[in-house]
Amino acid sequence: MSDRVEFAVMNGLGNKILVIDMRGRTDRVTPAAAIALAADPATAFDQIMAIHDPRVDGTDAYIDILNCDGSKAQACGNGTRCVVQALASETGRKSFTFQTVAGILNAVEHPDGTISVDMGKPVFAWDKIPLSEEFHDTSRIELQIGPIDAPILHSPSAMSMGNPHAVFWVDRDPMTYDLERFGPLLENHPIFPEKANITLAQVTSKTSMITRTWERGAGLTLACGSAACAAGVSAARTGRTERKVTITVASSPNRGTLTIDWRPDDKVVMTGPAEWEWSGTVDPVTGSWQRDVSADAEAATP
Ligand SMILES: N[C@@H](CCC[C@H](N)C(=O)O)C(=O)O
Repeated sequence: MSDRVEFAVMNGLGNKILVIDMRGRTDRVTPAAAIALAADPATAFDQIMAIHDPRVDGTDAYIDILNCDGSKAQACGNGTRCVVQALASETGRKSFTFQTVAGILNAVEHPDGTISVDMGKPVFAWDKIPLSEEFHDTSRIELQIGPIDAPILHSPSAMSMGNPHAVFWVDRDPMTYDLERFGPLLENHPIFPEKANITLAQVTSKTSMITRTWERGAGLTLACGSAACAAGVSAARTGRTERKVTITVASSPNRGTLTIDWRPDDKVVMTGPAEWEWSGTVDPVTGSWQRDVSADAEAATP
């Protein structure tokens, strides 16, 4: 088995994604390779999306997702859009079905280049999110940061979008909160036995909101697609918005947007862009990599 595979450096609204092509191989991208790639400024990433051969009929690929600390993630919305764009440009096809540890995802690339991913159904049961103690109503759980009588953040909505999320409702621009300080405390709070992605959401109308996320296993990122899904669903669930919302991702370049549609069939469809930056080859065991300059030249050719 060759020690090198192709990979692409991509992003979804600034969420840094490495798409690694593991098709035709039986091994996996190792946590050690992920940590080495994350430590190198040229390849620093938030998530790796490793494309493997399909494991079940009717799917195009199995996708393995790793955070930059080497841990596994069950879902990655921005990364899934990057995988769709990579496979669409390779094959000319527009629609794909993927298997992940969280289930089967359908995705389609639209004529304008944006990509919609069916992220599956939200899960609200406390033991499935999971939370470490029973909450009958997970749309508002007891959890706060700051002084007991004047908390800075409190009563988040908790849910799983395949991965665990807590959404704190804020009344100012999420960029004005010290998420770098609160994020690690909340991600690792004992109420979340598998940790959680922590999002601040400011609802700006019945169809819009602004979010910012501290990601489990990755820290402050420029965007998080599954968190946008969790914020959209939680806002509708608590009567703050309608079921289809435009989410401005506060820390993404130029404050990019995602559309989140919690459909009547309970599926959550996320639509937004993906962007290729450069390609190369990588050793999935060690993380040693090389840039493919011919791909740069090809991309620069009008
Ligand atoms: N950036 C992703 C979410 C990544 C997974 C997360 N850090 C986790 O461990 O659950 C997205 O766009 O959804």
